[in-house]
Amino acid sequence: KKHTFWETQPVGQFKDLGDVSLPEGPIEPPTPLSEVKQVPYNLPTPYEWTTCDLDSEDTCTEVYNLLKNNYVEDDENMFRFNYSKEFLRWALHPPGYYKSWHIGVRAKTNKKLVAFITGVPARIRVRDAVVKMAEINFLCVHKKLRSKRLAPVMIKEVTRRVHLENIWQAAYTAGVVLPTPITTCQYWHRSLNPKKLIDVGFSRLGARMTMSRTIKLYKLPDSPATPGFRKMELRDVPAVTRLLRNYLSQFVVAPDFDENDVEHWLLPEENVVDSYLVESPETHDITDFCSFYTLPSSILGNQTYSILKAAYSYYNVTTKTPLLQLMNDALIVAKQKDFDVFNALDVMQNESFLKELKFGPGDGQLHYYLYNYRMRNALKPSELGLVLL
Ligand SMILES: CCCCCCCCCCCCCC(=O)CSCCNC(=O)CCNC(=O)[C@H](O)C(C)(C)COP(=O)(O)OP(=O)(O)OC[C@H]1O[C@@H](n2cnc3c(N)ncnc32)[C@H](O)[C@@H]1OP(=O)(O)O
Ligand SMILES: CCOC(=O)c1cnc2ccc(OC)cc2c1SCCC#N
Repeated sequence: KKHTFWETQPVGQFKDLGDVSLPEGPIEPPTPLSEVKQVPYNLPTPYEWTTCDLDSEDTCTEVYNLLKNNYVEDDENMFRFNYSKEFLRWALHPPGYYKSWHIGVRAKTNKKLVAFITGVPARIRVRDAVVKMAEINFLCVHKKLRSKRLAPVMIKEVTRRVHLENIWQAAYTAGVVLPTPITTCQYWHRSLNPKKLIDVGFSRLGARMTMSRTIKLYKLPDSPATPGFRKMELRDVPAVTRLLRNYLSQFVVAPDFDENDVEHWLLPEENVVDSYLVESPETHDITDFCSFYTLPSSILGNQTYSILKAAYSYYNVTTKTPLLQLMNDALIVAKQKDFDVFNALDVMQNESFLKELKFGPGDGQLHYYLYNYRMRNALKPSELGLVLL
């Protein structure tokens, strides 16, 4: 595959694979800010740049609708992600965010939003180096404007705006293979509403299995098993930050969360993110933590259902409760909240519970990438401590 755009970028190149002489770390040095292009890249004539203020209800609705109708679909076009407006505001307004990194493209004639790409600042540790990065996400070109090389221009423009803030690295994921993944992860799915998943055609009745037998197979208790299992509250931020920083230190790549980050990313927000912890009934210590985010999908071409309610495993830490038991409690509360499916990647220590908790492997893969940062060799998913939205 000729990657004519990506071969021009400071990313690991396929031709370099196996060249162990290349050092790990930044590929290109920072440019003096005076040398960063001060003006936006040129778009094709009919289009213009716009900065999307998600605090504006109208603009947030435009972004929501563009993504709802044109964002990522699975290979069988059964689902399309349907990020909610409150989720987009959460994902794009972390501590220290830049409005200028929420980039849209409008048609000059009718001012319709036809493309979008975003960045948010993050501190990412790679081995023992904490690197300021941009997390790039929500790259979307309207279906009618595909294959016109708009994506490279969008990527160069967000790169330029990130450079203007003196940040030279980025992290991103994609379902497609590009130069060059730092790791490749597998999605796993745990049915919570097996009847719906079979009705939409995602799951099939097992051989010699009836529907009632299948429902029974995935049945969960009505309430969590762990004593002291409760929702996270603001007062828990310091303890959860300590727990999480300690836990994430074991991974090669992981976010460097401080208390401000934990308050934003992990405090429960209805229909966006749920987080629970175990407070020891004896000592009142916070010993364990689990979280998942809410990302519905439109169900394409089904008469009965239009929305799939999916929970996505986020960050989970155990120091006392077995991870198997904690994650089963997460499944229990997700079922209580009427999710249809609980999804997880095989990152961190997730592999240790997936099969036993009746997750099935998905057919999609998720590739992780760093921009302008070379990894000497690819990581195993279990060495990755980073979940992007
Ligand atoms: C220091 C700061 C640095 C910040 C920037 C860091 C880098 C951030 C990178 C972005 C991270 C985003 C992460 C993220 O958002 C999460 S991945 C989700 C991406 N979005 C979707 O899949 C939505 C549906 N698809 C579309 O909207 C279009 O197909 C898109 C816009 C994807 C491509 O539009 P198109 O009309 O189909 O295609 P052309 O315009 O003709 O362009 C073709 C070129 O684009 C390359 N391409 C295709 N898909 C890509 C993808 N997902 N990442 C990167 N590159 C991708 C492709 O390889 C080719 O280049 P090549 O010829 O070299 O192979
Ligand atoms: C029932 C299991 O599949 C999904 O939950 C799902 C839902 N919506 C999607 C939209 C776009 C899409 O494009 C790759 C995939 C899905 C998937 S499978 C991969 C995500 C996970 N887990």
